[in-house]
Amino acid sequence: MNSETIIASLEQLVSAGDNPGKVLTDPADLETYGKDWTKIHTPAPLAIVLPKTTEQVQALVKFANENQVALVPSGGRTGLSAGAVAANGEVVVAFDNMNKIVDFNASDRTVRCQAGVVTEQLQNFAEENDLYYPVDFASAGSSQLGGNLSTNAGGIKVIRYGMSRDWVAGLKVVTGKGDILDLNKDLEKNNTGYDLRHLFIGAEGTLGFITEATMKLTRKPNDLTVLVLGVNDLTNTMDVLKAFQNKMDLTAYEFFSHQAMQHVLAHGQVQAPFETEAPYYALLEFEAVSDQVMDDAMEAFEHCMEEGWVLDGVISQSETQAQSLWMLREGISESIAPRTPYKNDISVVVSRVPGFLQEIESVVTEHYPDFEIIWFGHIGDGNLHLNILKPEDMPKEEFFEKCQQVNKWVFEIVEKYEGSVSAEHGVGMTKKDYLRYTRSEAEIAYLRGIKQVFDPNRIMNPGKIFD
Ligand SMILES: O=C(O)CC[C@@H](O)C(=O)O
Ligand SMILES: [Zn+2]
Repeated sequence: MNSETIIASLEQLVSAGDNPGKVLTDPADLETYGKDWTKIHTPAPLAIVLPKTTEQVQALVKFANENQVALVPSGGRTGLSAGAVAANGEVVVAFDNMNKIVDFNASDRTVRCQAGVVTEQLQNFAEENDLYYPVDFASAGSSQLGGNLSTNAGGIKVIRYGMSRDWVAGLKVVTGKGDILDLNKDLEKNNTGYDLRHLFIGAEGTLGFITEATMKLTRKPNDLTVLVLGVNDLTNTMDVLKAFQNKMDLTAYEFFSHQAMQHVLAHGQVQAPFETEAPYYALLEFEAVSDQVMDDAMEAFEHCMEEGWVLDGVISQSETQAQSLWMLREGISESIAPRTPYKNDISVVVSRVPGFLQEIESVVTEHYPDFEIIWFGHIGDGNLHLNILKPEDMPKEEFFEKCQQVNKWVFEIVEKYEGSVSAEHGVGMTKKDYLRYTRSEAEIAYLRGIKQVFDPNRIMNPGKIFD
């Protein structure tokens, strides 16, 4: 089938019924919808389809199977591993027009959403109903639920609330074979064999499309208070974490280097937290619901100062101040984006973070002597974001090539510490060559077997996670 016939067929498929979808083929649309936030691949999709219903998605999948057309799912396109990039003439299926909240059950505290609902839309809906959707990250204003679930997005509150997976009560999916499945039917308890819902979460669209999800909500946190501390040494951030966790529950524990903060400050929207310059900063958040909690926090702070781990600190006195302290951490990724960063999103279990950090740090200092290195991340759950910035005068290709050479050393340390080569950003195309550092050969063979069951003709997001 040639390109024109495929496009004409797609148009026909989504125009049927009283809720027609759309097909886009304009070069500007192909460019926009064919990529995510990664800058490595050149987008080259054949067409973009914006369906309106699960049935239209099913019709697309059946057509793709019959005609060997590759489909790439696309949400808010904020991914950082090229999981939603269409660089080989694929048809992109974008969920921007399936963005409705379709049901809310106040007694079950669940909300049923189409895949294109934006994270912030769900957070606001919860808030309007006096509830809380706790999965949060800097791209919440554009990322879509379908994409969050397909990458099992984490973010800044994992230490207290877990990952996206933990908030899914049920899923509606169209498998790569073209079947519509209603998975788990929103049940809290359902021990009836394999839980297929969890296979689709984190599958990066390689098994089929998530078209709807029922998400759980919880009670709103009270009196969230933010503390930013200047920390003496990278490994001291873990001593500080322990000191606070021995006394209280934290809703977040993040860290960033002075270098990282300088990039945010250069944007001019926020100020340094205090005058003392520290090599690293920790950001803690907790519910300051009583004087006792505040006293415990102050005691932990004093202990950290006495030990010499902490050099200075500031505590938020208002919600506005808490938000601007959060900006110091949440603004990092965006502020370094113009420097074409090479991204690492690595993790180990919390107890192994200090040794792991020391080894990674000495490797990157040795192998990237001329590159600017930016450390930050969700250190409270063992997840570090290590970004290497491209020198202005170095061509992109040469820079990525150099970073790939260093990966071997970085990922050997990840393997030694039994860590992950992608803690929360997914594998996509950028991390697939390194999958074996985290997953055994035997495990990868099972992954391939699962793919074969759900997508025997390999039309779903080919070339992502593995070839
Ligand atoms: O840009 C990055 O490397 C991390 C992005 C995101 O996961 C964050 O934690 O801000
Ligand atoms: Zn992150």
